[in-house]
Amino acid sequence: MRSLCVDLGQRSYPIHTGTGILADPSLFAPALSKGPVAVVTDSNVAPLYLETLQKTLKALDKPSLTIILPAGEESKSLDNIQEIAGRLLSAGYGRDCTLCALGGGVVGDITGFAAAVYQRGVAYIQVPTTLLAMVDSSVGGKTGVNHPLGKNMIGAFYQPQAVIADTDTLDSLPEREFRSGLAEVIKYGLINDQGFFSWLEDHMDAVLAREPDALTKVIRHSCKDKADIVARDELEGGLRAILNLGHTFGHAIEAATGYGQYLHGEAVAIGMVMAADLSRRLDLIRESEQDRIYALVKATGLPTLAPALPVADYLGFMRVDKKAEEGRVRFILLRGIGSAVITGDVPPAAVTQTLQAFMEHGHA
Ligand SMILES: NC(=O)c1ccc[n+]([C@@H]2O[C@H](COP(=O)([O-])OP(=O)(O)OC[C@H]3O[C@@H](n4cnc5c(N)ncnc54)[C@H](O)[C@@H]3O)[C@@H](O)[C@H]2O)c1
Ligand SMILES: O=C(O)C(=O)C[C@@H](O)[C@H](O)[C@H](O)COP(=O)(O)O
Ligand SMILES: [Zn+2]
Repeated sequence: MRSLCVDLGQRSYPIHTGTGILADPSLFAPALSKGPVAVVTDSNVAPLYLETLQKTLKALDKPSLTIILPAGEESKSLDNIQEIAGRLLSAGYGRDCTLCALGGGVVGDITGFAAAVYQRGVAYIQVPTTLLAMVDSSVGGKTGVNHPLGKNMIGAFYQPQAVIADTDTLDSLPEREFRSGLAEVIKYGLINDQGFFSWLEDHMDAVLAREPDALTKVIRHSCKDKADIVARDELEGGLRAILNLGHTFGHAIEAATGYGQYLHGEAVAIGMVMAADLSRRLDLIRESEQDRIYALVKATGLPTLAPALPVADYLGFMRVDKKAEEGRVRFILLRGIGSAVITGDVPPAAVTQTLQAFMEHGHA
């Protein structure tokens, strides 16, 4: 087991990663408030890992209420916040309760937001069970739900008490979900970690084979990269926005296709190769760098073609992106592998050219 800290002053918390740690009460104990616990999970994860977590909580004298949401992105809705609050109220849960998010990013995001707003804020713990949740969504306190008009449009920055990532849970993760998580891993290499990007180029076969050492390196390295950025800019005043590489296009793809057709990581993968294309069109990166980015995303088995939709649909969703300022969409672009830049100065014609290219043939 290894622990690292997300350094946020009074809101600091540990990220524990290791095998078998879901059954370790000593990791949960310091993160629990005085009152009862509610575990929020989904219909796929509950039959696999709920019993283990319940036993761990019972060992701490914390028998728990369980809230099981239908699996999938569609569950990240305001209706389910109402549902969770209703269940907590019916059970008489007060401000001293702790919510436990057992599952992927969907469960983590919605549970975190429920914790942020239930009785104006209760404690919560992230127990990620997907690669994507272990390397990204469980860390950093971005919580929220989707709206038909835009992804993650209702939410809050609200940090957990701890992240407890038992890597054994990845044994049951379907291949497509595993690869989806790797999109966010590649993102860290691209935005500020050239060495990690090169390591991924050299070790992608071992990662895809889920070799324990490679997997452990991927998870711990990604968590460290994310924790460092979050510690420097918790509320996304500036720097943190680089974690959004590929998301301006990616979120538009998810929303325009009704959430669920593309996994989040798949949409981000397409968005990242599009951001690389846009960066090359603006002479920020060389063609050889764009080729390397495309090759790594391809080697990971992630999609690289955007769904064929009217350009106006894409632009409509991109306009509501949360990074927009004074009505201008801001993009995260690359100045090289390992270096990201946030810019609101992108000529609309270049954006349209990238959109058209990736709907028609992808990377040239
Ligand atoms: N808050 C953030 O900073 C942040 C960062 C990245 C992504 N996200 C959000 O995270 C969500 C995507 O998360 P995700 O990719 O984990 O999706 P997910 O939560 O939908 O989980 C993927 C699928 O895998 C199943 N599953 C989970 N763990 C499993 C396991 N161990 N074994 C078998 N099946 C398992 C789930 O039931 C689901 O069907 C998106 O909504 C995205 O917007 C948030
Ligand atoms: O933690 C962050 O900051 C991120 O941007 C991480 C992203 O991978 C994640 O998808 C996040 O939910 C996107 O946030 P949003 O503010 O663009 O909705
Ligand atoms: Zn993301």
